[in-house]
Amino acid sequence: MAAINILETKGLTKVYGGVTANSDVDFTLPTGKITALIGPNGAGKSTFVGMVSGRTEATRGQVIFAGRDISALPAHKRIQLGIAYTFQITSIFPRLTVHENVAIAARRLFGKKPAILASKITAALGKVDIEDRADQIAGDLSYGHQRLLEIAMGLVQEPRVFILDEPTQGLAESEVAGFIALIKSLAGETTILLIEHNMTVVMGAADWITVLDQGMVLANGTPEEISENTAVQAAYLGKTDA
Ligand SMILES: Nc1ncnc2c1ncn2[C@@H]1O[C@H](COP(=O)(O)OP(=O)(O)OP(=O)(O)O)[C@@H](O)[C@H]1O
Repeated sequence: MAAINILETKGLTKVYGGVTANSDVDFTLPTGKITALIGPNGAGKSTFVGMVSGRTEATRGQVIFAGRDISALPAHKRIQLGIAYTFQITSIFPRLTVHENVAIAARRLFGKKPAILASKITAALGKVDIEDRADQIAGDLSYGHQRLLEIAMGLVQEPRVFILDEPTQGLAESEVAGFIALIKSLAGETTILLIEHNMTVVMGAADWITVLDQGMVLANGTPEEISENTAVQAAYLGKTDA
């Protein structure tokens, strides 16, 4: 039986000089679900995700993935284990085609076996509904389609945990509903950790929400519980990004 929580952190802490960005964060990521990590500007979301993915070295604390302590592993080893992420800013190769972009990501996992690669790439592009754009130059795609390509590049690696960092940032309002549907369609086949400022997306997509404030966990709950939580409302009061 799959573990209830694919990923956990215990006492995860990051101190930059005199600034404590994360303080003793105990966090659980339920397997197969969509969990949103929210919080006002400077709450410590990016630092937390950096420590989970291995890009940021923790001052102390543990990251447990599928029952294994991965705290000491570098980022590339964590990717190999199945933790994929997309960045706030698009990270595609703009001069290559859509297909070539996904192929680069797929080769990390499937080597150079052409038949397997081709079917995996087609499947990943199909999941984000841009398979008809496979031969287009990635830099010529609309911004929204570039974000979808990025997601395809993550999906083709068949991640067990997929971290989406601000996936709807910069999208037109009209594109957001489609994005929520896409994110929801991925749950079950992978586990999603969504870092997102857009509350429509958070409330529409998340099964579970963890709220960070001043580097600490302020609350955990369902979207309904979090939207009614007065401590959460107070944390967002006066903040520009709420
Ligand atoms: N490299 C760094 N050096 C020093 N301080 C840092 C560094 N990175 C982050 N911080 C500080 O740590 C705190 C948490 O920042 P972090 O970027 O993790 O928050 P965030 O919730 O992701 O914010 P945002 O929503 O604005 O992206 C902030 O006070 C920030 O100034």
